[in-house]
Amino acid sequence: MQTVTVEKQLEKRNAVETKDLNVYYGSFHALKNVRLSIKEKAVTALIGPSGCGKSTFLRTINRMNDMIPNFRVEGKVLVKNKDVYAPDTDVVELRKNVGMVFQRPNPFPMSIYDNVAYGPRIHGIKKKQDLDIIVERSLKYAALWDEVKDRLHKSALGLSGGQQQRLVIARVLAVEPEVILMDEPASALDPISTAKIEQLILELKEKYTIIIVTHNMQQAARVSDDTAFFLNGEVVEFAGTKDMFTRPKNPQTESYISGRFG
Ligand SMILES: Nc1ncnc2c1ncn2[C@@H]1O[C@H](COP(=O)(O)OP(=O)(O)OP(=O)(O)O)[C@@H](O)[C@H]1O
Repeated sequence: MQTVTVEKQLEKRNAVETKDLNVYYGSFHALKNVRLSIKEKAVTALIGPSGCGKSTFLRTINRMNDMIPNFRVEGKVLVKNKDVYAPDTDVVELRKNVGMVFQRPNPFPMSIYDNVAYGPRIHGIKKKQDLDIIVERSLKYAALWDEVKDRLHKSALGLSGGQQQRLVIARVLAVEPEVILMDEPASALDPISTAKIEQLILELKEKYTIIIVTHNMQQAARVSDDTAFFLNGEVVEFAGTKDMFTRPKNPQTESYISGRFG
């Protein structure tokens, strides 16, 4: 009995859950009955051929699709058991809690310091001393501090692509999210910058829940604990990454991960 209790405590809880999630763009049915339980403080990879709904799924979690005309959601999306689409959900608070990193680094045209301080300032932190601490801590978490500590007040646009992507990650971390959504975060980067981002992802999962869309199967295998394979808007298979990559249950998963289609 004792062992069971301890095991239960060690079991990871779910950070994000979707229940019978259906998403439509007008009459187009983009996500079909998606039911996923995404573990906290773990990395979950979303894989699948182009157009299968991976980005739609990601953007549905922090309501990035709200502005798209004809976008419609049915079913439930829960982040830490809170219904993301409930009428009383504060979307600004949700996006603080669920940060997002895109394919192309998108630093703001301002200094490195101001990029990282941007979110905390919006959320009411004004004292320079407090902001200094947050900026340093976030840049250290994002493994960028040593490279930029002597040029904090220079433009972020002068950084390399890989540095810009780590800056964007620092900007997300500065508001202390619980979940970080990454939409092909390394696909525009060179191999060395990609390796740095992958290493960073492995370090960040100690504290954060990470959901990453990737077209790179080796990357999914290297960084993720669990993998969901999407096809035509459905989740065909969801399993531990090792299991899925060594013993896929579904023949379509097998064809995809072995490069036979997509
Ligand atoms: N704003 C939109 N309006 C209408 N249809 C859309 C919109 N955004 C996406 N779609 C459609 O929804 C489907 C899923 O798109 P989504 O971008 O989620 O796929 P994906 O798996 O992320 O693709 P990729 O790997 O190419 O980024 C596609 O058929 C796409 O054309």
